[in-house]
Amino acid sequence: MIAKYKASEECKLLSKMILVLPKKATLDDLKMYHATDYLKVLQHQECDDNEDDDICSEFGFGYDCPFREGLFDYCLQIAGGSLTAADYLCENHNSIVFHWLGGWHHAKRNVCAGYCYINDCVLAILRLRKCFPKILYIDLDLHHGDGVEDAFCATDKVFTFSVHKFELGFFPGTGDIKDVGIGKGFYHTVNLPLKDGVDDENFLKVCKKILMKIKTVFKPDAIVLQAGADGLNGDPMRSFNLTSQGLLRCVELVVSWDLPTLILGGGGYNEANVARCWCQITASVLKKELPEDIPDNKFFLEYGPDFEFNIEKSFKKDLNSSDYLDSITKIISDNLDKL
Ligand SMILES: CN(c1ccc(C(=O)NO)cc1)S(=O)(=O)c1ccc(-c2ccccn2)s1
Ligand SMILES: [Zn+2]
Repeated sequence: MIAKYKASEECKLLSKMILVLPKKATLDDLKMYHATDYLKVLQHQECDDNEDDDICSEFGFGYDCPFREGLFDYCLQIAGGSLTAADYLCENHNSIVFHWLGGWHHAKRNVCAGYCYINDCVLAILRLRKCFPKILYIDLDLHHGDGVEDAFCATDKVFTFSVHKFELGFFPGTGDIKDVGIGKGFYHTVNLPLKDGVDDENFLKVCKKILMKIKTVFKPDAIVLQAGADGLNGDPMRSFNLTSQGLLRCVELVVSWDLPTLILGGGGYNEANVARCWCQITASVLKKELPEDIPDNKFFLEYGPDFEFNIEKSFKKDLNSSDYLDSITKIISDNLDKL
């Protein structure tokens, strides 16, 4: 986990990156959000009644969340990284902190899903809430950030924004524009459902307009941004048509707000492209120029055949018509007017 902080006001532009060694989370840290019975199964990797697989599947273990050796320890490390990042922000408000291994946005309080066994995004937000009154969660992953939305849909202290692919049969199946929160959290959830093929220009157009309005009406004190990169062109999910610029420009908008910000990773299955994208985001936040070509490194051959930082967009059709984008933007904007 790395942090960037501006040493002080007078040298506002001076930014420095430091490496903060993450502290492993404890079981009690996980119990801040997750159910005890669920954590018991996760830790011991067996359900009470072994003959009855239903109990295991009830907690979500199986297809996309199998038991595996060292799983619980791995979960403690992931949660620990995001919690350490949140603690750092509480102590150093004038910072942007990265935890690229975090961003497990699908896990629910007592169910694992979509490769997510614990929800480090929720744990980090709960920790940040101890020192910031209002938190804005922004989810740029291809998939709906359902686990985070579920956790905070009934509160007006945490605003969740998720832009994602929304199509019949596409995981997790939630994230309809009509889902706006409940009770005190009404209109504190925004879902921006997109179709296949969205490119940087359209992605940025809708995200910027909506994010700027959310900032104006909600006035967050801190930000948690999940920068899942499975919407990039070349990802095996073969859905969106983004390059790093699409995600990068969104991050740059958020960073320009000069609020305490925690940036997490998330999905992304073309490893070389994910590394390209997250490296470019890190460099941008640090105002560091990157070379055009990938520098020599242990995994250099993974970056072929171009061995360049840039990710090209494809010629796939953007199924998001201007009319569609205008209509969803208006619906969301009108909802935000009611806040
Ligand atoms: C378990 N699933 C998830 C869930 C969440 C994610 C994710 O990245 N969430 O942010 C990815 C896959 S899933 O059932 O939709 C899939 C498993 C494997 C998938 C796949 C694999 C290769 C190419 C296209 N899709 S989708
Ligand atoms: Zn994803």
